[in-house]
Amino acid sequence: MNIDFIIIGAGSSGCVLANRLSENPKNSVLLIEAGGKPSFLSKIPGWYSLLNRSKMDWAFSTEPQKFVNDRKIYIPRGKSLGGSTATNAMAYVRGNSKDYDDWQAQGNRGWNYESVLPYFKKSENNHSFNNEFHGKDGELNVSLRKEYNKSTYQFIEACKENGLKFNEDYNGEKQEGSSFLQFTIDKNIRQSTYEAFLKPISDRTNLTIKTKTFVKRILIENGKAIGVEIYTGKNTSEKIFCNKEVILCAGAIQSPQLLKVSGIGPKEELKKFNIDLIKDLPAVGENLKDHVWTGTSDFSNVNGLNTIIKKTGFVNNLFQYFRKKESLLNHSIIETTSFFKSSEDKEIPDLQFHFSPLHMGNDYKADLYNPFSLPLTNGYTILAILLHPESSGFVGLQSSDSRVPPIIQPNFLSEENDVKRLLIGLKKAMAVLDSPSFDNVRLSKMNWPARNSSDEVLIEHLKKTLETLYHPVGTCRMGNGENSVVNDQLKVHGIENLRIADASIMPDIISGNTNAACIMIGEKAADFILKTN
Ligand SMILES: Cc1cc2nc3c(=O)[nH]c(=O)nc-3n(C[C@H](O)[C@H](O)[C@H](O)COP(=O)(O)OP(=O)(O)OC[C@H]3O[C@@H](n4cnc5c(N)ncnc54)[C@H](O)[C@@H]3O)c2cc1C
Repeated sequence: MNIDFIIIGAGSSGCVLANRLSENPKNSVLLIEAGGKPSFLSKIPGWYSLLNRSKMDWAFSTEPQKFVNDRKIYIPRGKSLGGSTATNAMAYVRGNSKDYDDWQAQGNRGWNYESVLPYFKKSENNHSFNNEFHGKDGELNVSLRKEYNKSTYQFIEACKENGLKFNEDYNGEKQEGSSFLQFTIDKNIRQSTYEAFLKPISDRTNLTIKTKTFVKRILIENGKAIGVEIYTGKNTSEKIFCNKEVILCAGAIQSPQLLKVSGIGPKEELKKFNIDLIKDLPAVGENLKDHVWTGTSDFSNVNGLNTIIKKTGFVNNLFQYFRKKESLLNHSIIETTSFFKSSEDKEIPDLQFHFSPLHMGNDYKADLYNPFSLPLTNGYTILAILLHPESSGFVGLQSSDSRVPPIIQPNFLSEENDVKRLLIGLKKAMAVLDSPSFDNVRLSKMNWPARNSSDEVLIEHLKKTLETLYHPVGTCRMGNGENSVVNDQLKVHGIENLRIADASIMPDIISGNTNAACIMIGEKAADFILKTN
């Protein structure tokens, strides 16, 4: 095979890159993905919860979290063409314009909001908004729902009662306020990056897609990436070479792992695993940031997602889905979002809500990742999400074999300020649930936790319920200093022909869900590569 570019990982960024680089028939592109084709069921938006711990999920876990009652927190990551976009909750959120202005202010030229906006627009086909902030000609379909659960409208009203004004478009001029979510869903079908960017072009003769292929390491000779080694069996492997560049898109957990097993990373750690050092880059795997959430719920007198879990409800909704009729399976499990500040002195929102017509009961026994363990009574939940955690952690090696999951240590809530701000978010969520607007859909208060609880009790609730919002970023940080891994053209410091394009390059976590930003990163990376090759 004569290959110009090798892309490792077919997730948010990898699929975009495969599409853009193979647009020119003169470029020969190889896309390598450890997972297979996404299951047909992943196309059904409401199948979301059943994809966790399936064969489309790496199903990682953190180390025991010292500040979260020593719990190991589950870290789902997509494993198929489409990567995490084939298993995610489909919310289309770009973050705050200041996030990107801050990236540029840290020395990353060409990454301020004005510079990244055209790349967000390039990939987008927004069915609901047509203005200077949105694209119409891109491959990625984005839309609002036509109708919502009754309790969702009450949530929007209750937020208004608590100072969170309605904002039609949080991806537009301003982010703050409460909004109906925009989704990567089109005609009731999930728009993974496989569906949007890869499937339509998979017959290009200059694009080879290798699925179920695990990259063992990146091959580097005389400071230049020359190809990759892939596993062909338990103890066998094969080398594949390329003429131009290797682009690492394995996500914030596995990109740093692959760099390290390839000899690029902190000298001492590599020595411990007898990995030959190619480049001492202490920042590889550091700066792990993630959004975390806690929740609070009430019982409801309107049908919601808990009802669908009943066998008859599920079968009925599945039947309706295939008849292209209204079905709870047509939609994501979350419906709305709010962005707000924990205190007035904050420049931009540092807290977010998601609202869902689903509840987990009040005994801490339900397993969120097993829908069949959820109660069969109706209710709704507000998730309070911390957008800018001060806590930060790392991804480390357990082995020099890239098939062994890495150590994931996010140090959740290790910074006191994170607990304080999440507590503010939880209290605000409780105030919203208590608002008169909910009176006509609230069956009874769930007291999960009791509304008049002390801070001590609320913090204990927060620790018992804490989960990630599945947005790990930052482990191959973009920048210029010792604390960075790639430069602002996404080239790995000190290594030629090797770039990284995925969530790992974010210098800091953005103020919102991360898929749209990863797609934008894929678009920008493709532009850099096409301009220089
Ligand atoms: C359950 C869940 C819900 C989420 N909900 C939302 C949401 O609603 N909205 C939103 O904006 N974001 C959401 N996210 C986050 C968002 O999907 C991710 O931030 C984004 O998809 C990450 O893109 P990426 O390109 O960095 O990595 P990924 O999309 O994870 O892609 C990495 C790919 O690399 C492959 N790979 C890894 N190692 C190797 C190897 N050694 N060899 C070959 N291939 C390899 C993986 O299999 C994977 O396909 C969610 C994520 C999850 C997991």
